[in-house]
Amino acid sequence: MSREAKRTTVLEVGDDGVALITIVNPPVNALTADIFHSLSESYEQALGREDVKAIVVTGAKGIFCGGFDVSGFGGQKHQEEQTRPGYTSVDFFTDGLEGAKKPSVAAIDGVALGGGLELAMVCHARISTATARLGLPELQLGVIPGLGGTQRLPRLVGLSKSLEMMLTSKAVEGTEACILGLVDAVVSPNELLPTARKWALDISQCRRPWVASLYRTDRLGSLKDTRQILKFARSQVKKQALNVKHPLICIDVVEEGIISGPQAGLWKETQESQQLQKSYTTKCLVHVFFAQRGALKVPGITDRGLMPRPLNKIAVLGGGLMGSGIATALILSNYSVILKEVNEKYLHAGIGRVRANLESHVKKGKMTEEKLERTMSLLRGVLDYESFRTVDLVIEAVIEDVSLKQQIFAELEKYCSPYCILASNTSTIDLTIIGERTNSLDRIAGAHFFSPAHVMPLLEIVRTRHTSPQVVVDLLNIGKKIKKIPVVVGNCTGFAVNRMFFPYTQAALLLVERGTNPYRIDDAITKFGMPMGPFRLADLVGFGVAIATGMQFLEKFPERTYKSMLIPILQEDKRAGESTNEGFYQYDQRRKATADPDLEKYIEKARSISGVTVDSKLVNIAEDDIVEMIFFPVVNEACRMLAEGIAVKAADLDIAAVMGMGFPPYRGGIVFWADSLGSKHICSRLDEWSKMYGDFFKPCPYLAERAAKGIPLSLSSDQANSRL
Ligand SMILES: C[C@H](O)CC(=O)SCCNC(=O)CCNC(=O)[C@H](O)C(C)(C)COP(=O)(O)OP(=O)(O)OC[C@H]1O[C@@H](n2cnc3c(N)ncnc32)[C@H](O)[C@@H]1OP(=O)(O)O
Repeated sequence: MSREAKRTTVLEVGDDGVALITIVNPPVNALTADIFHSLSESYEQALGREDVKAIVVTGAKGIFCGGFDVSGFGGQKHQEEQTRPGYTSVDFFTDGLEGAKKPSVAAIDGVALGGGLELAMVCHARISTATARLGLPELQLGVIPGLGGTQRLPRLVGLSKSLEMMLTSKAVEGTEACILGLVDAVVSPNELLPTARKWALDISQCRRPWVASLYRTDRLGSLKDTRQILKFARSQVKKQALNVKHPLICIDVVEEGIISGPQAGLWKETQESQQLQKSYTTKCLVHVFFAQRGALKVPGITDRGLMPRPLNKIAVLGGGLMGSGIATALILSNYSVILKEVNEKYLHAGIGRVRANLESHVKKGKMTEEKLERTMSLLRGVLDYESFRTVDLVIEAVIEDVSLKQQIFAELEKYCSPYCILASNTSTIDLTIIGERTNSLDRIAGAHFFSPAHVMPLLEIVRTRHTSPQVVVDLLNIGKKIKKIPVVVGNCTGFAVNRMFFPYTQAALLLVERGTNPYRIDDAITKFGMPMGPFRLADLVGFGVAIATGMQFLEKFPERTYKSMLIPILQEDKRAGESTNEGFYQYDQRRKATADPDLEKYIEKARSISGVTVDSKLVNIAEDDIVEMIFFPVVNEACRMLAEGIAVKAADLDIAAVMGMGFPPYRGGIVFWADSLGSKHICSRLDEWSKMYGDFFKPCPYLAERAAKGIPLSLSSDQANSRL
């Protein structure tokens, strides 16, 4: 049966006089026009039947509701027929359901998100399981809650908490929701429906209060407190949410409801949310939402019907910064982990790092001391390979030394079972070279984490042409289980993320040598939406890493590497970035970065080594042009990766850019953004710069061909060919 055919609600009336309405729209029971239509019919029937005293609303298969079907947002695909503005929120939800003559209770398991929670808040009580997740994550999709969420949530949990939940898009679990007052009782999944039914009958017979959330005022503070909370929220949003307007609109709508009353708030919410659903920001964020899920679907791999094998025991080789972070991520998801080091001292330090990572969770209140100890008990330190005989997956995370890695993989082959996956966390080295001294190339893959590995969301899964599809399926599964966003990429120097980062840094160095102020570059790039500019980032990562990876790229892609000596010169003078308190910036004891007037002399030295002169156009370059000169070479590199098949879909590079580079999600990712500007524009600018500043900017054939034919960069080759 197709997904469309299953979109409905089911009404069952029990002998107890309770009508159970179940939303059925797998996989997450999202709300569509069909579902609203069917929900409305089910309600009408239940309200009209004399044998029905009360109503319970729930979702099929243990999931209450994942909210609005967002596939129509931002014009992603044909939007379903629109009803009159305010019909669903005011006429149906508020007047029809909340104002009905029979009470409703929501029985929540799985998730109640977005419109799902809004439906639950219209009910007169909510019962949930302890692990159900409830939230209004609309802002992460560029919209605001549009079915009364901005009005009811503050009235149920208070203004501060409601703003926190909406502005961070974070859900709360049933237990916390109960403490907050968002749900009325937490029960086991087996008790969920019986309790909800009883509760609904109790309300109908006045044994429990009949509460319409929209009109509650007891959780709203004084007007003075309200103004202060709203002022603080606005100031935070202005600092954090650059280039987007929906978080401030959300606060305005909440304020309208508190100042002018909930009906006025509902109307403002309706108007604003309908506008935002059509916005370009929403289109970008919805693209990222689906691209993230699409990254789990790899043609030729995940469509073969392979099932992931259970990987119970995992070994991590190397307890340094990366290895300890990876081990932390694994034990946090309940995997048994063996951490191997070469001697007691390093092992002790590695285990200490894992403990410190968990301790920071305790400090932030995300974990109890007791949970910390339980989690640590999943980690065992070893100094040899004896215990590797029973592991299902090894992740090597030692220093970037090819011959050391080759030796390790040869040893692993001797000790591990023939089914054990042998993965490397290398960030740049070719995996076939790492596995050269083994006969196990089919089970060798990259599992490239980003530092700090237990925090950063992206996991690059690197497959070589030898890696078996089963290994990729297993790694995708483990990535999902440890709550990472996995992207499968091909084997090449730097894989996807570092390959994009490289031209990014190089373009910045080229501009500086020709006269652009580095701090203006960082400023322009930060205003564009990156978490920091290329120079601040180089300081953070440290120049040792920048030089080592630079060498790899120079070796592999000499024709398009801009050879600046600026970073090595700084390093020579013991300015290696934040760790030495000096790099492109100066750092105080609190790690605050300030511009350094001394930097100019190093730039001049680098300029004279490169033999370039200051170009007045680049001294006075506009901010928009800085952004283009930094990011168009990145787009060019992304095009090369698509041409080479390193990424099978443009959307995978969008995810790699957003999750690995910090590219602003509200611009949709690197290729999505590039297509919004047009391949012709990008190609002609690169062409112009390559004539002035060299081959570093030269458009690659993939880009040049698509620009010449006016084809979007994101179109797959098959689609592009059929358009030719
Ligand atoms: C007016 C209202 O205020 C506006 C709204 O309600 S906006 C929507 C608010 N809701 C959300 O943001 C929730 C979005 N969904 C999620 O966070 C997660 O999907 C979830 C927590 C519900 C489930 O997570 P998980 O179990 O990992 O499954 P996940 O792979 O994400 O989703 C399963 C499938 O459902 C789809 N899906 C999930 N939520 C969807 C939604 N709201 N609309 C459309 N499709 C959705 C996914 O794309 C995926 O499709 P696929 O199988 O074809 O790839």
